[in-house]
Amino acid sequence: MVGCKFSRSLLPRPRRLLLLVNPFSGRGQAMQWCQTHILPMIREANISYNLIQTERQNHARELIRQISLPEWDGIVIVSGDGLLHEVINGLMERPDWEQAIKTPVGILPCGSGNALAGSVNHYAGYDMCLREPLLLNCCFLLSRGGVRPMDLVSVTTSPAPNSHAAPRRVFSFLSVAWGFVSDVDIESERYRGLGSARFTLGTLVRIASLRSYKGRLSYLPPTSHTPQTPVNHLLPPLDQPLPTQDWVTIEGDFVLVLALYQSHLGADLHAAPQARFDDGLIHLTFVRAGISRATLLRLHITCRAFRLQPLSPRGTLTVDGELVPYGPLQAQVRVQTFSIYVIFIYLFIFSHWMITEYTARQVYL
Ligand SMILES: Nc1ncnc2c1ncn2[C@@H]1O[C@H](COP(=O)(O)OP(=O)(O)OP(=O)(O)O)[C@@H](O)[C@H]1O
Repeated sequence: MVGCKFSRSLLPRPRRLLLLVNPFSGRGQAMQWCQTHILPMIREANISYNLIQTERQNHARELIRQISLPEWDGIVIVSGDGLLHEVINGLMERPDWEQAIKTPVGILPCGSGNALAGSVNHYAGYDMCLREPLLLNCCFLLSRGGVRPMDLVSVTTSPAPNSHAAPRRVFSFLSVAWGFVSDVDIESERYRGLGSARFTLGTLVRIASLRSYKGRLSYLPPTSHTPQTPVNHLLPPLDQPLPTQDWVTIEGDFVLVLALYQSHLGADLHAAPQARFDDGLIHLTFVRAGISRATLLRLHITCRAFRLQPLSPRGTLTVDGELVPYGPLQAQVRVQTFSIYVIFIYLFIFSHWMITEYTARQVYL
């Protein structure tokens, strides 16, 4: 009997996951898919979990700011990219953020865009897929395990209009968009019932009446010899001029500016094939409006930081697909190789734990 207790205490405890479910993400199927696909697979993998349904915007963010993180081996978002954006920012707003951001985080795609899930699916070697096949691949990866470090990008946005607040900083894992991409993202909200097809319809509508915006885009190419020093060292405050050395500035009419740090902008949109989770780069695509629509000029470059100054009075700007105040914005990648400023999240966990536990049980039996 004593021997039995002693042996059990040596066994690793089952993994504990906090599942955060947005019941309204995508076509509103997240809870249904939990019952039919996700929970059976998690139970089968002998993982214990607590499931919380988010009740409103920023619910997850507030929760993550307060919870005791050591109780959890990982936080899994059962939703789209917007809820992951909340969770990452909740982790970074904690006083213990340096430790907190090391908490493994996973995503089980139930949203409409599912960009990060698309990137994970791609780098796991699976063919591009959507909806339940994508969810099943991600469930399988979650159960099988493996974690990867990932860069975050620190974005400074303008304060809300008529507010005297200071510029706001948010952390981004996916994208900053201005013009065509953010217009489609926000305007297609009204077709949410269509799932990912909402972006196709939104794109067709926007192409039919293509807009361009005046603006100034400055970026710091990765080849510049910048010193590796602390946070946001590449950028002066938003209201101060950029250094002239090393920076490249373009001014004119833009159809779109898209900064992406994952390979996918949606599960079926392989927009930056060269991007890797921890390449320390922002993949910047911009399309300039030419004399006619036939002369649109698309450029793709990589950089470590950029500043965008919209000069047209109205427009939409998004960070990870979420609307932010329209106005000057700047961003810089925070690379996981910085020693004290190591910023990374882990995607998908536990294979070695499950193997260890299984082996230990077999030995015990
Ligand atoms: N219970 C809720 N009610 C309303 N909004 C919520 C709720 N829970 C989370 N949200 C907010 O809903 C927004 C969209 O969520 P999410 O990104 O997860 O789904 P999605 O937009 O369908 O997917 P994707 O981002 O992949 O297109 C997020 O800004 C999130 O903060």
